[in-house]
Amino acid sequence: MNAMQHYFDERLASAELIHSAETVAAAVTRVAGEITEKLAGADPLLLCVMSGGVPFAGHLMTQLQFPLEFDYLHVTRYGQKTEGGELSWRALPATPVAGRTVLVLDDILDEGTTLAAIVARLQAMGAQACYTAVATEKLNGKKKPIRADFVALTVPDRFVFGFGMDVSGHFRNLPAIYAMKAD
Ligand SMILES: O=P(O)(O)OC[C@H]1O[C@H](OP(=O)(O)OP(=O)(O)O)[C@H](O)[C@@H]1O
Ligand SMILES: Nc1nc2[nH]cnc2c(=O)[nH]1
Repeated sequence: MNAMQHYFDERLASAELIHSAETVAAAVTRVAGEITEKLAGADPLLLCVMSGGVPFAGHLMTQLQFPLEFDYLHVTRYGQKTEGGELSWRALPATPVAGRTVLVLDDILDEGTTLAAIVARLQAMGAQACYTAVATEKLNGKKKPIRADFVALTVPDRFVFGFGMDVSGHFRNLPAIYAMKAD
């Protein structure tokens, strides 16, 4: 076993399972139903927030059986850290959003800074309606600048990872959601 595999296994072994892969998959399916009820017929533009939004967007969009378009945007404020900093915009959607119904897809709504800034930016770019869906919302008791329209699962006020969420760039590929025990 190489050093990276060892580090990965140790970290996972000492982590606490918050939501199993089955629970995550069922919650995504439930949210897909809610989104279908609201947005089927609106020909929405789905916007995946890179990089954490990828697993949620991928699993979700295959369960949306109505016309839609897909693109991405990239903004980050945590980098390799466990506490958020300044927002750094890396990419705006290449598909025009003016006049469109958009649905922003991200892995976690924590303090809400990122999602609020994204919605403000898309509205400034002329989006007609801007909906948000997150795989998780952190129950941190904080006053948040935004509420998501669709929330698959809640997570406790700890640093969580898996299903898009990283620890120093790793673990995004896990199908379940964990919290670090050292918290
Ligand atoms: O609600 P907030 O406190 O603003 O935090 C949520 C944001 O933090 C994470 O992004 P991150 O900056 O870690 O970038 P990443 O998606 O590349 O991991 C996550 O993907 C959300 O976009
Ligand atoms: N990986 C990860 N990214 C986050 N971004 C905001 N909160 C979190 C969190 O708890 N875990």
